[in-house]
Amino acid sequence: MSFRLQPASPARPNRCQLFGPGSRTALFEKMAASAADVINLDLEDSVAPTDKDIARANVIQATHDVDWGNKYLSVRINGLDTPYWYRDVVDLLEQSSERLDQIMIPKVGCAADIYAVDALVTAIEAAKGRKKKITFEVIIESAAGIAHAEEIAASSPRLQAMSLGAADFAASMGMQTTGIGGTQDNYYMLHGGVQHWSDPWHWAQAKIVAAARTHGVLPVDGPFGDFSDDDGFRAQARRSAVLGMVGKWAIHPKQIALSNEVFTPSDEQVGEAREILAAMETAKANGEGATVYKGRLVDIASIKQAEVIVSQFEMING
Ligand SMILES: CC(=O)SCCNC(=O)CCNC(=O)[C@H](O)C(C)(C)COP(=O)(O)OP(=O)(O)OC[C@H]1O[C@@H](n2cnc3c(N)ncnc32)[C@H](O)[C@@H]1OP(=O)(O)O
Ligand SMILES: O=CC(=O)O
Ligand SMILES: [Mg+2]
Repeated sequence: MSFRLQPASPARPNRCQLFGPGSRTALFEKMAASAADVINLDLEDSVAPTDKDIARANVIQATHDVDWGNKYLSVRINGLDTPYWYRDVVDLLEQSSERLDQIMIPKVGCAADIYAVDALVTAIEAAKGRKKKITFEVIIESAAGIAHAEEIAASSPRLQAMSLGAADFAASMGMQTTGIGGTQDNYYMLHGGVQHWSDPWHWAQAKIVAAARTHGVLPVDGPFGDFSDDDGFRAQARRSAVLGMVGKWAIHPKQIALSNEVFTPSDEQVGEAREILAAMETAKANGEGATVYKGRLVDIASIKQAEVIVSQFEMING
């Protein structure tokens, strides 16, 4: 371990981020009543250009009117390559209630993008005397974004989460697919004449996890477009959880329970983690750094692995 210790990520549940267009106000109460940990009201790609102003006004109103309970409330602003983003930030910061927790910045390409939004947010917070400091989350969904993931993760103390946006990412990378996440038919190897499908999102996810964890930011898996495919969602989410991601987006309410299920450690996982901790306590008492648990090696690193699972479980269950 470097003498610079890895910072802890924010200790709040982020198993499922439920999205809904800011132009569909009829969804807001349903979103608030859902089991998602995070709500993402969208001003960006699910809102038509003609609806940008009304969506922004709807979302601001909803920070005042809707009871969001204990959900983390985030609004996705428009990208810095559009004429909408500055108005999104100014109006949100000047007019939203203190219930607003976070701004999501899409299509981030470099740390300077975050610097620009941070400067604007900081000035408005001071001018308006806002009590709660707004946090940021970003979407890595371009070639530049993935290339600069680490500097982006380090860009601002406001930054709490970093998601992979599979749709825009695929487009920016020139990937030959219209799928949003999931297995891609043509991404396979042949062995003995048999096709073995691989995961084209894996390397980007791993890069995001490393960048995010280095700087104490929550790594999150983004959308899975085919909301009729529960098993496909589960498979993608399980891989993300094993890689170190803490949650996944839901672009339809069907996906909320799936995401919560995958990103909540199971009783079996927690039970095993606690047994490993107990086995290591016994080992320590015997002056040993390593011991055998169910026929396999466990040592001091196993304590940290087990603690990840137990602390995830305890955070979720209070
Ligand atoms: C690539 C990206 O950028 S992804 C992020 C941006 N995209 C989004 O925000 C899209 C979010 N999702 C949606 O807009 C919608 O779910 C759609 C368009 C995919 C489907 O909408 P619908 O056709 O209304 O879905 P469907 O008829 O299956 O809805 C079933 C129920 O869930 C509700 N519902 C649908 N979407 C949502 C949602 N996002 N949040 C809460 N409730 C929802 C519907 O109102 C309906 O409720 P009801 O049973 O009380 O009538
Ligand atoms: O914004 C999300 C994406 O997949 O693109
Ligand atoms: Mg996108």
